[in-house]
Amino acid sequence: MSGTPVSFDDHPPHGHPSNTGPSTQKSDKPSTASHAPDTKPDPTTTAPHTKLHAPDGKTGGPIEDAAQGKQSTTSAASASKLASLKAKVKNGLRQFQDFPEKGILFEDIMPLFASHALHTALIDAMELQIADAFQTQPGEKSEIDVIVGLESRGFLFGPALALRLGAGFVPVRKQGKLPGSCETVTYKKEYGEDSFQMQSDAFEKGQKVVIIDDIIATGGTAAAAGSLVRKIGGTLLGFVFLMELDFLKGRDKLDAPVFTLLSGQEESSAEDSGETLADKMPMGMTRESKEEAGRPVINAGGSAAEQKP
Ligand SMILES: O=P(O)(O)OC[C@H]1O[C@H](OP(=O)(O)OP(=O)(O)O)[C@H](O)[C@@H]1O
Ligand SMILES: Nc1ncnc2[nH]cnc12
Repeated sequence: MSGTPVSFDDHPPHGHPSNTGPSTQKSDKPSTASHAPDTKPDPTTTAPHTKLHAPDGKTGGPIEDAAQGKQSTTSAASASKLASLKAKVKNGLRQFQDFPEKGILFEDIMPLFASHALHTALIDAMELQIADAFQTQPGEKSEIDVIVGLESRGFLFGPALALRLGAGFVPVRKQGKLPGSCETVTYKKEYGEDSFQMQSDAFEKGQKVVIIDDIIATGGTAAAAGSLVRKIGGTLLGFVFLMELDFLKGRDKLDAPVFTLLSGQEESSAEDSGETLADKMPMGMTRESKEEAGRPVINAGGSAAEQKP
């Protein structure tokens, strides 16, 4: 298997002309399979905010505060910090064409862990994202009991996040790796098929669970993890991803709120030319390489919220 790296300089998400800014995004309800947003939500600002209204009528968090024109200095500061962390994280990603198979633009997150600064930025960003999504307080124990991380890349940041949140960490593993009684689900993903398992006693019934992973593509992997959590009796609060490949619409397969830090690989205006997905270039060609090759391309777009002019 091979892949051609796309250099940072060529990284398509930055300033890609077909990206849309956050002001074009609107969503005020959870974006789940059963409650799809009226318009495409801004995944970088996370569409669903399920707990905006505190029962005592007090302000329910940064988004609600902002909506009421009462954004506190603290929430404004954390929103701005989150935006700058996302930009940093996005700059740490790189892409490989045709890996692990032809037609796939592979998003490589490993550089985020090779650098202490990027690793810290990633965990800080995920913590702030979760704080915004689930109304937790950074640095304080949250109501989240368990972070469930998906093999393999979900293991890279799940435990660190669980420590920050005062939660436990439970792995979902590929079949045959966990001892004892397990629940099993088979699923399809962007490339290939797999089976996932979770230990039947991984957590207690009713415990509040957030599933985390690096990427949601077709959503098959995350949906399988969701059904495992439910089989074991967990209360699934939602899913958190580092990156969403929007055009694959994976979130439509999920039946709990979905939050993502970055989005990528949006389709280009090739739709306008009447081409089908199969007619297009393999996912992952940048607009620059498309121009070089004179062929159509799928835009590897980045975070809309962080689009540069
Ligand atoms: O939304 P989907 O189409 O299901 O794809 C997303 C999944 O694919 C990747 O994992 P992979 O199975 O490649 O395993 P790895 O993390 O062990 O590399 C990624 O880490 C997600 O878990
Ligand atoms: N395009 C992609 N890049 C990295 N991981 C993935 N998992 C599924 N699709 C992926």
